[in-house]
Amino acid sequence: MERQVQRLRQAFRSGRSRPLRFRMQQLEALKRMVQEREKDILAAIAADLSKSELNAYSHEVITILGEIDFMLANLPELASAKPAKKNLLTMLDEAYVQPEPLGVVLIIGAWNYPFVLIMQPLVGAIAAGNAVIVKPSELSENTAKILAKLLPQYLDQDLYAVVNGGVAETTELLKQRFDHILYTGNTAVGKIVMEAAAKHLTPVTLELGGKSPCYIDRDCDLDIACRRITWGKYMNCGQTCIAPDYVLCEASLQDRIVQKMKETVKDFYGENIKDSPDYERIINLRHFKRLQSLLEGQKIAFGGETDEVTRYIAPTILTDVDPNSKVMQEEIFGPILPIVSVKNVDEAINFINDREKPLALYIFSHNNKLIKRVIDETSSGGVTGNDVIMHFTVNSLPFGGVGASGMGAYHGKYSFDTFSHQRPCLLKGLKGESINKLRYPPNSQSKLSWAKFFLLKQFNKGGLVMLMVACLAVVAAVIVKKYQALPRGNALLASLAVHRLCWSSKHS
Ligand SMILES: NC(=O)C1=CN([C@@H]2O[C@H](COP(=O)(O)OP(=O)(O)OC[C@H]3O[C@@H](n4cnc5c(N)ncnc54)[C@H](O)[C@@H]3O)[C@@H](O)[C@H]2O)C=CC1
Ligand SMILES: CCCCCCCCCC(=O)O
Repeated sequence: MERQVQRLRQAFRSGRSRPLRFRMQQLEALKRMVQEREKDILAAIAADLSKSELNAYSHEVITILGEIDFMLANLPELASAKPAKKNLLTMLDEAYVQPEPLGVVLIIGAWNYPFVLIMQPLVGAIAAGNAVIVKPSELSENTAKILAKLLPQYLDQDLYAVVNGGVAETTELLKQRFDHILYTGNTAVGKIVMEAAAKHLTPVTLELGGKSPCYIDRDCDLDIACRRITWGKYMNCGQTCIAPDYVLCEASLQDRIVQKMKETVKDFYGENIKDSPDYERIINLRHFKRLQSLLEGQKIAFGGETDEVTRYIAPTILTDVDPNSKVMQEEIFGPILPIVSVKNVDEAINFINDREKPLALYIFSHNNKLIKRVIDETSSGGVTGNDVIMHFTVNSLPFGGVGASGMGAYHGKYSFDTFSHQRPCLLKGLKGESINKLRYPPNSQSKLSWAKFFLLKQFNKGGLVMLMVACLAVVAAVIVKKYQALPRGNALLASLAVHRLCWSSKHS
């Protein structure tokens, strides 16, 4: 492992990954890989998650093609130096922010969207000019294998590598020094990753989970709300980090919500859900049993059927759920939707704020003011009003958690920024030493006043006119100096004194 990281570091140090043209070529190659090997990729995702290839395409492949296209179109602008505002002391200098790659980056993915969760950060890390090691989840082993096979065929092998394996391999990997780690997965492992990173002072982006609430207001089109929630909750069999975890609503809405979601489930998956190509299965027996245990003691208003052999759990709704019960204590990550009653929106807001900050928050209402109020009075990684999941698909929005649901963000420009250092650059000439005397020892009260003037004064339009007058005064002073042979530096200070006097008289 150590040698592999060293090999990548050496390749990074050679500077090969930095030129824009190289990064674009690698991104083009990644796009070719997705297009040319689409069948293999879809088959792997489908096998891992008992998913149809159509769904594998719309859940995972579209996102990646969109992300690559975004980067190809925007990379020149993203990677360019941005001029920075200057102060009086640096007026004649060059100041800009130059994004630079961090070095060797580690990306650790989770199993639930095994292709997207590796590829989307990879696009950002390549675009930013880094060397990258990706570590797909061992639980989605087919996708892990296909990534290990295909990525080296399309990408520069000295700069980009795939490491496969489970806890032992990841633990070993985490002992190495990286320049950034992006981890997607559960909170407990997030802490392990952060602890390992801290040993090297490596910054981390943690894409974690949590219980994402969904508030349904009384003033709402319940047909539409229930259709959208049903889609987002049962997609990928509920194994989506931003799936609505539970519903908060007034007690009087509960039965209507159950009825409407029941009808929608039938529309989406037919009479026999088990036969629907659009309904997935639970990833493994451990998660299947964990989910089964969440049903114990609950009032099942709809669904509840399970089949251990195929790891099938029906779309399920629980009503009158006690907020202290097990299903409300941990992220569900499966097709079980508890409904918890609240008296009104105030109680919903308190309910959300009494718990860890979620990854997503959903609010359904005709009343935009109410939606804005819930946003203003709560915190979450992201928000979608009157829909679920969809903020994930907008790559101009940063995607990430806050508090217990994670730190940092990616997607689109935010991926580029996550994997870049924003390097401040100030380029001065070697002239103008007379003004620099103000900051050289010995210090004095007068020098301090000058320093305050140069560094703290903000200029409005009028001030700028004054400044131009001051510049003219500088020119005049230089001419005077030439003819009167003043001691070096005094001409400039004299002219600035004129400027300062003008300024003071205008503002006193
Ligand atoms: N915020 C986001 O974008 C997303 C968050 N998630 C969250 O991820 C969770 C589900 O994923 P997991 O079951 O954790 O996926 P997982 O079991 O695939 O683990 C994630 C990664 O951590 C590694 N790992 C596991 N145990 C480890 C250990 N002890 N030391 C070092 N590495 C270890 C695995 O090898 C894997 O690559 C949910 O909480 C979900 O909400 C999932 C997808 C997206
Ligand atoms: C148009 C539907 C796209 C859905 C993609 C959802 C990915 C969610 C993130 C996750 O859990 O890893």
